[in-house]
Amino acid sequence: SHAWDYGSNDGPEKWAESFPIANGPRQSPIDIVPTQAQNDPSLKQLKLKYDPATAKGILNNGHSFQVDFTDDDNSSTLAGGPITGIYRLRQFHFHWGSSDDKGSEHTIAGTKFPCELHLVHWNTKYPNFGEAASKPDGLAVVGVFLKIGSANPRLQKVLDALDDIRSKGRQTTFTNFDPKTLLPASLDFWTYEGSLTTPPLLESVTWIVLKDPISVSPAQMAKFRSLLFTSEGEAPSCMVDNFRPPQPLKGRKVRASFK
Ligand SMILES: CN[C@H]1CN(c2cccc(OC)c2)S(=O)(=O)c2sc(S(N)(=O)=O)cc21
Ligand SMILES: [Zn+2]
Repeated sequence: SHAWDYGSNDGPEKWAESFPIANGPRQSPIDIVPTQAQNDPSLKQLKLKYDPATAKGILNNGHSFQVDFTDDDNSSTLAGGPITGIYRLRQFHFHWGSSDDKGSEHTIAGTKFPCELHLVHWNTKYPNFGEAASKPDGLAVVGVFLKIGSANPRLQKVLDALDDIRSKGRQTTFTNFDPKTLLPASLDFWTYEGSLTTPPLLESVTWIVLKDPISVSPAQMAKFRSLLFTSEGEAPSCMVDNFRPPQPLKGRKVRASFK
């Protein structure tokens, strides 16, 4: 199978060998340059409706950790913004650095954040996630930057669960959680057509990157960095720097929902 990681051997610079789409026309992440984004008054307000009861479990997948949601009905959905129709929440996960000066995937005029949250949704015009994941309008991912500041109490329940999923393949139940509590007050966003930022790098993502960050404390960042890329019994490797660097824009337009 196509083993990939963030290291020097099978890292992002090597992904194109197994996933040639890595050099495709709509790859993610990108550097967002606010002065070059075009305000688009036709963009609707983002509509996020999440039911805490749909939270199912939390898993260390060896690249990040993700909180999975039941997506067999429209209990937790995303609509509005740049998308048409209804997209269902599938999972959320994070990308972070080994130090506070890097970690995010998207950057803002070259500025890196220590961490970035991704909420992954799939288009209900397709029968299931797997089908949607390969279609140009199949996925919509909401990206939220995390900025060093005071401890964020909304993150604590997620961070407290990490002790049970330290190594790759570990998972535990994770219920009654509303991901809306992880969003900033303003839902102002930038949007562009892109891809998954990890293999299989499918060019099926409408990206919706929120302008305002949420806070995270240095101690909370240390919790993220306590995870392992490796399975139990393997030589331990700290799960850090699990971010892909920005990719060429290749003529794409980034639109802003705000002035
Ligand atoms: C390992 N990470 C990915 C796993 N997934 C995936 C998607 C499609 C197909 C597939 O295998 C066939 C797996 S995923 O949809 O959960 C996402 S979203 C995402 S990001 N960083 O762009 O938001 C990366 C991944
Ligand atoms: Zn991601």
